[in-house]
Amino acid sequence: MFDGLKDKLSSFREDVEESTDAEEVPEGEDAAADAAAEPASDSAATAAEADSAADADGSSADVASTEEEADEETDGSTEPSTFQRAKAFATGRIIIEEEDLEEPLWDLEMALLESDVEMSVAEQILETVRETMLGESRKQVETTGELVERALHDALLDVIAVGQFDFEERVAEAEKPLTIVFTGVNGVGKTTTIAKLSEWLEDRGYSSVLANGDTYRAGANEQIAEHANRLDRELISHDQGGDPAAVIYDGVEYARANDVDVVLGDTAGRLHTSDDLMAQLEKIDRVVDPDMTLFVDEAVAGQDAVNRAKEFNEAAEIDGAVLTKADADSSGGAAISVAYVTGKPILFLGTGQGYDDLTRFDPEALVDSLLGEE
Ligand SMILES: Nc1nc2c(ncn2[C@@H]2O[C@H](COP(=O)(O)OP(=O)(O)OP(=O)(O)O)[C@@H](O)[C@H]2O)c(=O)[nH]1
Repeated sequence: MFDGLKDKLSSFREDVEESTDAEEVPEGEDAAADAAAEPASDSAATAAEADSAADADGSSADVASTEEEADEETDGSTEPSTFQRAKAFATGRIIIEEEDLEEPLWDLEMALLESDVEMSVAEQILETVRETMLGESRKQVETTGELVERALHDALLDVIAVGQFDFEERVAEAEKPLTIVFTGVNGVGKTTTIAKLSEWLEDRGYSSVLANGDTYRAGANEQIAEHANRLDRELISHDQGGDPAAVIYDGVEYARANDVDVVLGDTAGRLHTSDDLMAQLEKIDRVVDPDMTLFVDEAVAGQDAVNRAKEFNEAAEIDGAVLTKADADSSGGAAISVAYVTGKPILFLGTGQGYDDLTRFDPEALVDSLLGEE
């Protein structure tokens, strides 16, 4: 899952390490000498010498005072001071400057866009990485590798975790029955997702009833009935051409009468531009007032899925998204972009065709896996 993106992030880390390698100098006399030889002002070179001399004889008073001076020197500036650069040389640490990052960041931007990460999301990621790396380099506390890793981790998490909430807690706390309606375009895996979620809920002690609001497509009743039979769930359906809002309403009534915890309402696949079908969604909203509307799309659709999520959210406000077929997606662009672009969280990933192939979307775990921290 998302292997292509993982490789690209790894290349970025290597690029930054390479572009800063040239400045890395091991701790010791040579480093101090290099520092002194830096084309810097005399006072900065002297400060570096004083500092490394102080380190050698264990005296710390001078160091403290020269560091204070240096801090004063750099107040308000984003560039490392000459003193800091000299000190970094003397201690074997490194300073990352804007120009070190220019090329790797450009490559990272291209890699993100190639991976179908939405433009505004890619820009946000770059900005956080840039800010983290230039800001932190002034503190000189980490190796480049650690710094890049942390910058990428924070940048990715910032965009991926937008709007996250604990779905299981929401289900636990909701007044029952909880009604969830699923929407999205044709064939992306809505019905399969409903069946998987019914199983996911069952595994956690919640009963569910399926309601087929897809009264539009021939064969829709048969398809969902097959899942209901296999899972031994009740299915509420009307004839083709019936009113979807009425079917889901009946589902809610059934759940109330039979103490069922969750109503899972399917709807016909539609484009956000299909006026009559979008009007049906509005009617479902009016008649049933669902607790959640989840947008389902396929991770493999990349940028198209991101655009559709945005359009659906604008046309009929969604509460969250499910990305199916993540098992077949190497790019990861949709998984990274959907939450940032809609302001609504991705709640689940579909990871195969089996009923158990539904995974809670965990931003932190995803970032760890993208950065190979697992
Ligand atoms: N590999 C993989 N296949 C999936 C996943 N989710 C669904 N599918 C497959 O995608 C195909 C379409 O799924 P459906 O559930 O029929 O899609 P739908 O959105 O309900 O389709 P319509 O009712 O036509 O709008 C089926 O063959 C599913 O088995 C997934 O997470 N991974």
